[in-house]
Amino acid sequence: MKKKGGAAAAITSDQMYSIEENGHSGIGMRRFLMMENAGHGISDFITGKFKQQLKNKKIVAVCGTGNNGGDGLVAVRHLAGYGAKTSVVLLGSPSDIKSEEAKLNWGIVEKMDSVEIIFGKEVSDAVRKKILSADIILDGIFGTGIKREIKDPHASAIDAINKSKKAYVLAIDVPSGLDPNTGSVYDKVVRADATITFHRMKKGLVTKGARKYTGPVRVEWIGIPPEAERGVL
Ligand SMILES: NC(=O)C1=CN([C@@H]2O[C@H](COP(=O)(O)OP(=O)(O)OC[C@H]3O[C@@H](n4cnc5c(N)ncnc54)[C@H](O)[C@@H]3O)[C@@H](O)[C@H]2O)[C@@H](O)CC1
Ligand SMILES: [K+]
Repeated sequence: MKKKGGAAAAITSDQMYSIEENGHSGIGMRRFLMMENAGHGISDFITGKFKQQLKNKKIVAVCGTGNNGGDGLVAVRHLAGYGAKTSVVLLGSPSDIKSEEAKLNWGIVEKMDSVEIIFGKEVSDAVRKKILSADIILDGIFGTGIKREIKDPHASAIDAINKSKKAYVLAIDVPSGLDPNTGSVYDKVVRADATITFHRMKKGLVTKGARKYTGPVRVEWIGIPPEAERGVL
């Protein structure tokens, strides 16, 4: 059952983290299961939108080292199964990847020769070219964990994504750089063709002016039991 997270049901990132913690620690709906469902939701949207043409599409997931990037790793794993040419650009080194669930998914993807992997602490010309030649870009740089101003390599990656003329850009959870609670822009933000946000709409995605960055926003239920919202919403 998909819950439509309309504006009224929009929540803050703190509320999301509490719901996530309740689900993970209280009910046993572990974060890596949430990440799997999130990534599958991204993949499902892309396959639904591109159907047969997916075969020769070049899909590039631009991933941060947090769980937003982790979602991108899951999505690429699913999409590799549809015959798309899939690549991951990790902004940082694998050892920077923070959470267990993101490390788990990195470990899987790096064993897949059907997924090209590029990583580094700066956006090289090769990475810029990879992003600019993509047909589909998954923005997994930052989600609700965005803080402070944005420096390199993240800043250059966002610039490259925004420079791409031909790619369809799908933002994972939140367009990278947009504040999930206020909808304000730190200093740069990914302009996405659409956004898939997880579990419930986030307040920042439905503020005035956010639409030019989010595109149409879809709420993807990722299997967190509604009971995890008790005491939070
Ligand atoms: N909350 C949940 O239930 C779930 C969260 N998931 C994903 O997890 C995301 C949140 O993940 P994280 O909390 O790891 O954070 P993010 O992945 O949003 O951010 C990545 C990391 O970037 C760093 N960062 C923040 N601002 C920065 C800046 N200006 N310059 C450089 N680095 C910066 C932070 O340390 C953060 O750990 C969500 O947006 C969503 O995509 C999903 O896995 C689904 C489940
Ligand atoms: K994102």
